[in-house]
Amino acid sequence: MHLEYEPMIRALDEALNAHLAWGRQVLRSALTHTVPGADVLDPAAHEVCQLGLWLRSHAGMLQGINAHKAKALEAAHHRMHDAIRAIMEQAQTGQAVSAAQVDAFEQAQDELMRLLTALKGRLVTEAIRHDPLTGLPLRHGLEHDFSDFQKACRRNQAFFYLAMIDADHFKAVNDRLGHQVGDQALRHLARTLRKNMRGNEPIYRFGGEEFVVLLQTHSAEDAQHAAQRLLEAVRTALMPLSQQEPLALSVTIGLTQVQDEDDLSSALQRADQAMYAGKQAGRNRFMLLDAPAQPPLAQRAG
Ligand SMILES: Nc1nc2c(ncn2[C@@H]2O[C@H](COP(=O)(O)OP(=O)(O)OP(=O)(O)O)[C@@H](O)[C@H]2O)c(=O)[nH]1
Repeated sequence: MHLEYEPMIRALDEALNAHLAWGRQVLRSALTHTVPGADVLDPAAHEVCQLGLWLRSHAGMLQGINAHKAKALEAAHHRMHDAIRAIMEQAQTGQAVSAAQVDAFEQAQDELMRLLTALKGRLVTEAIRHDPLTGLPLRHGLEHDFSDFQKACRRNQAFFYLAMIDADHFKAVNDRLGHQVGDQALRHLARTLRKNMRGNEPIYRFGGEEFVVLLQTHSAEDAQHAAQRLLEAVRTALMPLSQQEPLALSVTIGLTQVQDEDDLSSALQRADQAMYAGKQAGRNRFMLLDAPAQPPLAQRAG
């Protein structure tokens, strides 16, 4: 899922500010005994206010982050609107607002702010961990996930492969078509790779035109088939260009089986070596490099 964190966080800030401004407007009409806007008294106010719209349009993402907290956030927001409406309706009749009514409002407001602050912190953390160009997690995520993936493969008695994927002749793409088209090509490449991997196989933007994927397979052949599939997917997914022939990209993949005694750095080093050998051998192919105890370099043409 490609999430545009920056605009999302900006929209959340705007919604929050609108919410606070709305609170001030309500307080003002209560103190000055003026009629608040129709939106305050609307029983569906929590659905039509800016924050309500933000929550609705990001419901899927919020569920994905933490379904329990997403529900609590929606409930606190709803409660806050109900509490405000109760206060305003009471004030309109000229009767004193009860302390319990004010408490209900304050509690809902506090809960809402607490949940929103935590959510914003979470989104900012996610934003830092993701590449704004492709939406993929950055290498920081790889450091974080590697040992979990290693443990999961051990538990499932599966093979763990790490693949380093590097775009071929990418400098020429930038030089010929400009950096902006180069950016589009990287996005296109990331999408193509993502689309051709299983949901539980993470992919990271490792560096400029380099990606890393983690594969959990049943056999060495499966890993090689996966690498072959990625090569073909990239080769055949032409990127349309306005007024020019579509752009054909290719990648070189360095593949290595991650052993129990490997850490991220040793696995990366081998995958990088295999990738470099693939570049030397003509690019647009994958190379497999086993750990030292095994045969040194088995070569497969792409
Ligand atoms: N447009 C764009 N280009 C990038 C980005 N990151 C890295 N690059 C470019 O990727 C190119 C990488 O060039 P090289 O390392 O020489 O490799 P290459 O031209 O792909 O050649 P080989 O890897 O040997 O096939 C450089 O021109 C970088 O400027 C990016 O975010 N956007």
